[in-house]
This record gives sequence, C-alpha cells and structure tokens, in this order.
Amino acid sequence: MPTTRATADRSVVRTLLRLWPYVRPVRARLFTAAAVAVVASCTGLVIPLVLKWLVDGPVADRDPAGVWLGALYLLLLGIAEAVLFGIRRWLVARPLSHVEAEMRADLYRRLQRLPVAFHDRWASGQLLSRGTTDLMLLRVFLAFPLTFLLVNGVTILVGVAIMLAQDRTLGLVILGPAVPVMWTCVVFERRYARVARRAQDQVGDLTTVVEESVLGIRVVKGFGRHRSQARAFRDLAGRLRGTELRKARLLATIWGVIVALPEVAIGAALVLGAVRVADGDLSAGTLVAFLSTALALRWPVDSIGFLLAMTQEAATATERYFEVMDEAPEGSGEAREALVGSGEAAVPGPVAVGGGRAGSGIRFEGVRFRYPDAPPGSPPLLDGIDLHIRAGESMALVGATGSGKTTLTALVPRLYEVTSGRITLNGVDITAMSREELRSRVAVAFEEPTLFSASVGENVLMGAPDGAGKPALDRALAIARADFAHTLPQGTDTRVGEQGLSLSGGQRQRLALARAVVGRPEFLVLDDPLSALDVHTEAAVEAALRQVLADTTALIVAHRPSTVLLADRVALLSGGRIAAVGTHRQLLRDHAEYAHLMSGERQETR
Ligand SMILES: Nc1ncnc2c1ncn2[C@@H]1O[C@H](COP(=O)(O)OP(=O)(O)OP(=O)(O)O)[C@@H](O)[C@H]1O
Repeated sequence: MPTTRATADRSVVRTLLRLWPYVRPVRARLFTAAAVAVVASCTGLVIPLVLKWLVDGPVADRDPAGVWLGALYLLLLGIAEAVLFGIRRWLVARPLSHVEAEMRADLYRRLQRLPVAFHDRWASGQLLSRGTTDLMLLRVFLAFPLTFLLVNGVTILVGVAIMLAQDRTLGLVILGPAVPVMWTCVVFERRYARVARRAQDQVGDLTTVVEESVLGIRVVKGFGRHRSQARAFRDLAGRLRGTELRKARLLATIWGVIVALPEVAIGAALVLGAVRVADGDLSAGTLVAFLSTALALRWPVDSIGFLLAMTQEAATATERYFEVMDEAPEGSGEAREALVGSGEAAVPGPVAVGGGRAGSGIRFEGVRFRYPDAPPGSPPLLDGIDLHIRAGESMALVGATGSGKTTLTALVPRLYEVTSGRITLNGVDITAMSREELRSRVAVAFEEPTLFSASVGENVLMGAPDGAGKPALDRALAIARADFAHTLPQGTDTRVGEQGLSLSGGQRQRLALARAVVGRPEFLVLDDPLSALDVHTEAAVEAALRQVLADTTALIVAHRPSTVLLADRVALLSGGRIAAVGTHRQLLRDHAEYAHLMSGERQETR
C-alpha cells in the first residue's frame, strides 16, 4: 500500500462537515458550550471599559471608594469569565468522548465487514493509527479549535468594534496588519495540509514496523536482525521527525507573522495615542481602555496559527478515517456489480430446491479468479476451474506451490469473489445466499491457525451456532485429537492467543480443526490442516476425521499422500485449471506431474 496517499482535493470545511452525523447527537451541548465561551470571552472585553471608567472617573477624581468599587467590578468580571469557561469545559467533555467512542466503534465494525481483499491491500499499522491517533486528533479538534476559532473570531470582531468606537484613527492603525495576516493564513493552510497528511501517514508506517517487529520477534531474534530492524525503525522515525520539524517551522513562521505584525500595530497605536493624550485630543482613560482591549485581543489573534494547524490536522484525520469508511463492505454487491457491468460475472443460476443429483455438493463452473491487486495485464490465477465434489464426497486438492490451492478454497466461503464463473452448493449459487447463511454452512480451517485472546472453549465454539455447549466442545476436541486442552492449567477455560498461554503449532492446528468441525458443517474446507502434526498424531486425527468426512462434503488441500488418502478422490490443480480428477492410484499412474508432486512417499502409499 502506498505510504502517502494523494490528498483529496476537498476544502477543509467540506471535509470536516463529514463529521456532522457523529456530532449531530451532541450538537445542543456543543452549541451551548460555544455560546457560553463567546459570552465568557466577551466578558473579558468589558474589563477595559471598566478600566476606562476607573481611570477617567474615580482615579482622576481621587475617589478611593470609587476605586474599590471599580476593583470589585473587575474581580467579579474575572470570576464570571473563569466560571463560564469552566462550564464550557464541563459541557463538552462527556459528549465528545462519546463521539470518539462512536466513531471508533463504527471503524471497527467497518473493518470487520470489509473484504479480505481490502485487508490484503492495507498495512495494519495504517488502520491502527486511524483508529487511535486520528480519532484522538478529532476529539481534540471538536473540544478546542472548533469552538475557539468561533469564539476568537467573534471576540476579535467585538474587540475591533469596541476599539473603533473608542477612537477611529487608532482603530484603523490596529487593523492595518489584517490583510497580510489573512494572506499568511491562507498560504500556511495550504502548505500545512500537505505536511500534516505526510506526518499522519508516517505515523501509520511506524506503527506497522513496530507491530511487525513485535509479531515477528522470533524471526528478528532468530536471524539476529534486531540491528537492521532498529535501523529501519530509526530511518522511519527520522523521516517522521523531519516532517514534524517541517510542521514546526511552518507553525513558527505563521506565529512570527501573526504575533509580530499586531505587536508593531499596538506599538504604533501606543505612540500615536500618547501624543494625542499629551495634545489633549484623547482622554487617558480612552487610551488605557483602547490598549487594554488591544492587549486582550492578543491571545485570540496569536492562537489563530495553532488553531488553524489543529484544524488542518483534524481535516487530514477525517480524510484518513473516511478513506476506510468509504470502502464498500462485503455484501454491498459493488464488486459483483462491477463484474456484471463488464460482462464478466456469471448471472446467478436458478435456485435449486433440495439440489438435484447433478447439482448437489460443491460445484465450480468455469471459475476464473484474479487477485484485485495483481499487476495489470497479468493472467488470471485460476482460469476456468470446472470441478464437482459430490454430496458427501471428500475431494483432495493437490498442486504445486503457488498454483492457487489456498485461493481456490477461499472462494467457497466468499473470502474473495470469483472474477467470473460461479460456485454452487447443492445447486444454489453462493452469491444468491447471504454471507451469514453461506458461512454457517461452510466451515474452514486454514494452514496458519489463528487463535484469539480467549479461552480454548471460546476459540473452538466460535465455529458453532450460538448456544452450543460443552458436549459439542468435547466432541470437536476429540475429533481433532485436541484432548490436551483438558490437561491445560484451567482446562478448556485456559486463555490462549496473544494474551494467554502459548501453544505449539500442532496444538494450535488441532484447535483450529476442532473449530472447523464443532458446528457439524454441511461443507468443510480444509487447507492442509494436518501439516504441523507428527506422524502419530496425524494418523490419530485422520482416523477421527474420517468419521466427520463420512457425512460431510469436503474440499481438502493436501501436500502429503497421507492427507490425500483421507479423500475419496483427488483433483490436480495445474496452470490455473483442474488438470485431472481421479483416485490417488489413478493419478499416480496416469499423471507424471501428480506422481512428481507425491514422489518420495510413492512407494509406501501404492
Ligand atoms: N492477496 C494476494 N494478492 C495477490 N496475489 C496473491 C495473494 N495471495 C496469494 N497470491 C498469489 O497467488 C498465488 C497462489 O497463492 P496460493 O496461496 O493460493 O497458492 P497455494 O497453491 O496454496 O500455495 P502453497 O501450496 O504454497 O500453500 C501465489 O503466486 C501468490 O503470490
């Protein structure tokens, strides 16, 4: 997957507006909080007016009671401002963590529903960083920059209006830098957008490297690759640091402009104002009020730079979030529609009731398949597969490494969609049934068994309908010869997977097999399920599996004659097609390629 994706040409506002469905439920609190913050900020602007009254009134008149009263007003205004900002924070804290949690839950749901082809394309670190860093950036944006861009904007407008009302000439001097500051903001935003995107993508890449090193720690240590891994990490981290420094330089530039120009204007207004007070054109109180207002606007103006930066990062995070959310989930029919549109996809066949003799079992009809991310122009991996596994029959699938056996088995539960042709189960096109129904009828066990961080029982019962209990579990463990589970520290309640007890490859494979058979599936697809077992365990598992296979229709990828012998017939996959179908003996006799694949153990299996 490309490290840095092209930034969509969409305005920041339009991008951020996509968050509205999530913000909608909490809009009342958010708007109230913004209104409270505007009032709080404008309360601060009343302070200079009280100062003016204090300087021109009680101070000029040498009236101590008036000065104390003025001080009391100032204290009350200060307290009111602080309390209002406190209320704002209280109003937004809870609802915004709710927004973040909702978005994260939606992202997780979508990741679960996206097709395997999507996960093949995307690095896991990129997905992880979207679900963590990006969502955190969005929560911070909704809590802070979103409100304060509005609050500070209103405060600046009100403050400028007050200053113009105090004295028009001084007001125009203060307004002088407005145009260059706005121009700088526009240029900054464009540049910052590009760098922010790069930085967030690089965080994703870094996450991927950390994840791979942790998952592959045995390989890293076994091959003494920790130094080269550390170097790869350092390079990526160095690149990210470079990007972050570029961000900091851009921020420093805008900050410099935004802080320096208004300061110069305030200085000029101070000199001009002082001269006019000396000339008697302006009251000292007005100058104090004017300058206090100008100083009160320093923070709202100074903060614009980093508020814009945070807004830009939030827009990038939104873009990255919706890149995943906009992907078509499994079952949306888009992949299929594209094929139908191109005339490649087979039209779903008639739905057979009960399945006639010819249609029963698993049938591949003219199945072609090309990985979506295969190089353009490359030939299909599977090119016209015709194969019929009769109901109740077990078919072994044999072929050279890389011939597409795993791929073919993945098409049955629709982990990938056929490019053209069709697959039927008892005469029913698999695309005509819901994925839920299909996957409840077809059970799978992969060569690389994955166990989740859960108990042995939970891992196995994952393959059973809801409500299946201990008898089903014990039966499945017995079939897969996984009785070792009963001797684990907490029996079948022992936690395994990443956060639990580490099991051997053979033990994990047997649990994966138990998971495949626990639901007494109608159709069973096994991808070389016994490859990690020693010969004695393999023989025991095979003996038990034979009973399961007796009333199941099964497709079993096999590399060894012992596994092949589990099946009634064998199909040889070669050159993207089924080159031959027959019994093990027939194929050994008639097909040199098959004999070659099985060579080494030919003598003993004949
Ligand atoms: N997600 C993918 N995207 C693109 N190509 C893939 C993908 N997965 C596998 N391939 C390619 O498809 C070909 C067949 O892979 P597959 O795993 O189906 O072979 P196999 O016959 O099961 O091999 P083995 O016996 O080694 O397990 C390989 O050349 C592989 O590089």
